[in-house]
Amino acid sequence: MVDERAQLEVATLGECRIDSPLSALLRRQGTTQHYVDEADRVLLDDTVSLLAARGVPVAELPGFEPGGPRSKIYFDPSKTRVGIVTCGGLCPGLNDVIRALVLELTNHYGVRRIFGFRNGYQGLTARYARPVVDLDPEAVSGINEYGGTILGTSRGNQDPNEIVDCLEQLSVNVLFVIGGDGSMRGALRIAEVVAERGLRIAVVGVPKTIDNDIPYIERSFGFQTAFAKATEAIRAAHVEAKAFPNGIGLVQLMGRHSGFIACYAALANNDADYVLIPEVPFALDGPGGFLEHLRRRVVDRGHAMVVVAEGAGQEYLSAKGVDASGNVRLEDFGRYLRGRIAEHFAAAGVEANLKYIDPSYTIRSVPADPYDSVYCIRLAHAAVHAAMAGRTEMVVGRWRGRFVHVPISLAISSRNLVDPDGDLWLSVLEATGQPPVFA
Ligand SMILES: Nc1ncnc2c1ncn2[C@@H]1O[C@H](COP(=O)(O)OP(=O)(O)OP(=O)(O)O)[C@@H](O)[C@H]1O
Ligand SMILES: O=P(O)(O)OC[C@H]1O[C@](O)(CO)[C@@H](O)[C@@H]1O
Repeated sequence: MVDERAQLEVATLGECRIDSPLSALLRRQGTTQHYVDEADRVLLDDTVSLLAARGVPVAELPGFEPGGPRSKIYFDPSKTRVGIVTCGGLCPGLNDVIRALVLELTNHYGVRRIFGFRNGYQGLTARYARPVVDLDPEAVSGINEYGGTILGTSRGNQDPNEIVDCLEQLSVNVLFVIGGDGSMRGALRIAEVVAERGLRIAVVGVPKTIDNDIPYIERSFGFQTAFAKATEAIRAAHVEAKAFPNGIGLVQLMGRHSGFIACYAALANNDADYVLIPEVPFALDGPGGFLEHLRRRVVDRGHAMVVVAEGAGQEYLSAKGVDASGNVRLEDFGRYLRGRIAEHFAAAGVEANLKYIDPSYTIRSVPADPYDSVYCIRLAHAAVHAAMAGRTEMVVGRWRGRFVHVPISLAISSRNLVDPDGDLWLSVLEATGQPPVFA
């Protein structure tokens, strides 16, 4: 539980005095009930809910500010200039978010100037000549049908001072950053420079990652589409494994630090006999090790299906490099395991027909599925409402079934991991039948 109340307070640029243009729309629909009650909080855990039930005033309990439209807003839409940037790796739904931001800003708030910055934070720096595209409903028509991002993306660090220079020169009032944890760290640096310069620019994040590793958002957009796509690789590897004597299907899926894609894709097919993820250490060698267990299973049952997250078993790998953002680039465990399985079976004199599939980028470059599309649109709406109400240094999330405002510092303070003692991993153990520990 987060107990530091200050950590939960979302920064606001100033008092909201302007009537929201949404008021007219809601009045026409005969309701103003959709406005968010500012006193409401989305509580953080059950202990807190219990306290609330016992009469402790909700406003005094730690909880997130709810997302949604405010009756009064901070920015005058007719004078507001907005920028949108997508950063980091691709994720299904990026174009859905861009389109929904543009439509909400234009159709419901009446914002007339929206810039799309090209190629991630590069597009806000002078070195890359700041290529900017104008976005309006026509420009974003139909983009949600396609994977990728119409704005382009990039990795690699950029100077936040240069970025804020760019925002100032274009008189941008609101910057939407659609990206992962690195992008949100960048957004925080931008917001800090904005504050140091005494500027009134809202910086609002829409967190994205297929890895589902950002805390306080329940599930990140694109995750569902990505693991659904990954099931195709598992299905193919399983068919291959069953068709050959001592067939072994080995599928490596993305997930540098978190094994959610591997767990969900494996559960969806329900054909995996083993799932290896970064959060659960395992021994490869020795009588209780994975390789020995796999060989016995293949000999007993004729085939086996293994799903491995790329970040699993890093302790077995020696060569580690550093990518353009300064992150440690992990070696793919699947490729290593492929070699080790072949060696192990050969040494034991047992035939093995190993079929290795790494669907890699194919799972994240696809368009969002309808469920993710809906989620993207709703996240984008929440982000627009937050920004127009002057909220800053925050990301939109979904917590306990509600859209909430999460301070960026909190969203990057930890990583969502599969809990080895939790019910997701228990489901994986039940479905695969693999031992809880390879030791
Ligand atoms: N620690 C940091 N401080 C400031 N800016 C950062 C930091 N890390 C990354 N960035 C900025 O954010 C951009 C995207 O970061 P990164 O490449 O790590 O992807 P990401 O947003 O984490 O997405 P993914 O989940 O796909 O890795 C980088 O190009 C860089 O400009
Ligand atoms: O090859 P890239 O673009 O660095 O991206 C790879 C990484 O991006 C992710 O898809 C998302 O962070 C990881 O699962 C993966 O390791």
